[in-house]
Amino acid sequence: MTQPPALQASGLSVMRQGRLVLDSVSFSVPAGSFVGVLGGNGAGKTTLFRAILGLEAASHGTICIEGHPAGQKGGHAGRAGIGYMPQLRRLVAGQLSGWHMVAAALGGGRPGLPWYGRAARARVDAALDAVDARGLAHRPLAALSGGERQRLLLAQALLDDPRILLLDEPLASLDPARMRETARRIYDLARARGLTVLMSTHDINPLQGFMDHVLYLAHGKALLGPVEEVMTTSALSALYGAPVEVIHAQGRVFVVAEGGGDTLHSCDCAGHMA
Ligand SMILES: Nc1ncnc2c1ncn2[C@@H]1O[C@H](COP(=O)(O)OP(=O)(O)OP(=O)(O)O)[C@@H](O)[C@H]1O
Repeated sequence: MTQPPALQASGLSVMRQGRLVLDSVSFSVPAGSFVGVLGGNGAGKTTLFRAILGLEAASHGTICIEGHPAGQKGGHAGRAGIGYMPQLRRLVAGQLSGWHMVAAALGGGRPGLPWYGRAARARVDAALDAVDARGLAHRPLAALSGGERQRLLLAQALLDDPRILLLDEPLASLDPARMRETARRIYDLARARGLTVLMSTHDINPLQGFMDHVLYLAHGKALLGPVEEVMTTSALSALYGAPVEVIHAQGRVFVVAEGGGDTLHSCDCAGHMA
């Protein structure tokens, strides 16, 4: 029996505050693949993840997760089997310990439980071990670096033994060496566990060699395919609906308006966007 796609969007449209962020987007993510999700600020990467999780309602179209329709807004059906790592900037860092922050996500998010049983504690410890973060367990979040907090968010995403990981900019605020190290850690974990990974990023370079596919979002549209097919002048010009140029220089990739105008999307290690 052939395995259904891990994720499948068909004619998916999502509005936010009256703006059509995703406009009849269709793509299919094969199970077990590692997908870099690219696009400029506001392109809809987070919105897509939230729609997959059932946190944003589709105005049209459907999302199927492992062959089953995803849940509706506010429901939990869409979350089964999915681990979500939100953007670091959404994390409120206080005196809560790393261990308790990870534990807060047990069973889909019930913060404030005063006591955890042995099985629950073992799950938290295993998730921390998976990202080599046991040493951070008893330190307050406020005393951790951005990269350390990101490891805890990744541990949280792994807590329920997901088959699909949605990682929203897990490389943000890391230095180039840490970006590559983190990308490799996630890749190794995914391969060892047979996970499907969608990782949004503004910098494609740390993912080079790990990605099976790129999912590029622009102007409400999406294009999914192998890196060498998507990151081309012709493919991205068609996606943007305007002439853009993909420039490869010293192993870095830039997407610029044709004629050397504004950088639309810079994928170099400096990670600057315009
Ligand atoms: N909480 C919100 N309420 C209403 N609109 C929002 C909200 N968050 C984002 N949007 C809008 O939805 C659009 C897509 O935003 P989204 O965060 O999905 O993009 P993104 O590709 O993840 O961007 P970035 O790379 O800057 O994180 C933007 O126009 C944004 O202003």
